[in-house]
Amino acid sequence: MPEKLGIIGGGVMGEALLSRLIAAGIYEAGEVVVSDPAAERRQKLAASYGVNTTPDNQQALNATETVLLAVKPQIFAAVAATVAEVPGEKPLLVSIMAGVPLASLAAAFPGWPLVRAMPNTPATVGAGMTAIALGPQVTPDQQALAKQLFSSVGEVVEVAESLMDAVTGLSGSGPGYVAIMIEALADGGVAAGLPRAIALQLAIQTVKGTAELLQTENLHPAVLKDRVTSPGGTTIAGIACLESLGLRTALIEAVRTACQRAKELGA
Ligand SMILES: NC(=O)C1=CN([C@@H]2O[C@H](COP(=O)(O)OP(=O)(O)OC[C@H]3O[C@@H](n4cnc5c(N)ncnc54)[C@H](OP(=O)(O)O)[C@@H]3O)[C@@H](O)[C@H]2O)C=CC1
Ligand SMILES: O=C(O)[C@@H]1CCC=N1
Repeated sequence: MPEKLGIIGGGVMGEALLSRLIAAGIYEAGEVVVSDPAAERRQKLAASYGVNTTPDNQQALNATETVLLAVKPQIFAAVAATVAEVPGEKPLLVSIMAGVPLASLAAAFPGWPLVRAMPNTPATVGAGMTAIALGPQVTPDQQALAKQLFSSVGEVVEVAESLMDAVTGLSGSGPGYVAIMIEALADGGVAAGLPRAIALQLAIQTVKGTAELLQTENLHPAVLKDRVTSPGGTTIAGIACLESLGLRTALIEAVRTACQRAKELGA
């Protein structure tokens, strides 16, 4: 009896989504099959979540409701080359691969209802940000299902497919940028004399608290910045330093460059 959810690629994101979908009760462990070539990885996923595992991607593609494609874009062509015809009604295929357009998915999975999604790693703790773009065959029920799947790992927004590479450059890759910012803030604290553990705690909670404040009070970032900067005080001195070193430009260029890289991966 085929499972309801098939996951192709049980890596970082496959596991993040799997763990939250089961914790949220959207799928029971016995309703899920994960395909991955690494036996050690399969054993780990089976032991941690009680899901079925297989080295055969076709078993995941035979899932009745949803197939999550969570392999690297660089191996998509190799995976697609092995796909056999699935008889009868096709499940919803949700790809989280960076860059790979719906048109390429449709060429590999003709006639399948397709969703292109871009989650991010905070999904692991239910604080993710996912954008989805729907293919033409997706029914309203499948659109609701796609939103439900990603709601279980955080916030969901629907966008035009033309924006998905920009999403990837911002929220998909963004946790990497923020992690570096936090590490650098902690380094600054250490340079100013703080013990490492305290510096890291201060940096993490400052970033988390600032994001929560902006979100909770629906504040524009510039308003919050103005609130923190006392005339002739410490914050404006620090900001002047950031501006002279080009932090804003660096972040803008990081998002644009990552967006461009997503386009290259999907070409
Ligand atoms: N990491 C992130 O922050 C995000 C990633 N993504 C996207 O998610 C996808 C997965 O990324 P991520 O989880 O980080 O990558 P991982 O490498 O952690 O996961 C991919 C998994 O697929 C397995 N795999 C390799 N070849 C095959 C195959 N032929 N059939 C089935 N499975 C295979 C890999 O096994 P092995 O390691 O043995 O090769 C690995 O376990 C990518 O397309 C990426 O663009 C999207 C949003 C955020
Ligand atoms: O770095 C990458 O290519 C993937 C996609 C978004 C986040 N990680």
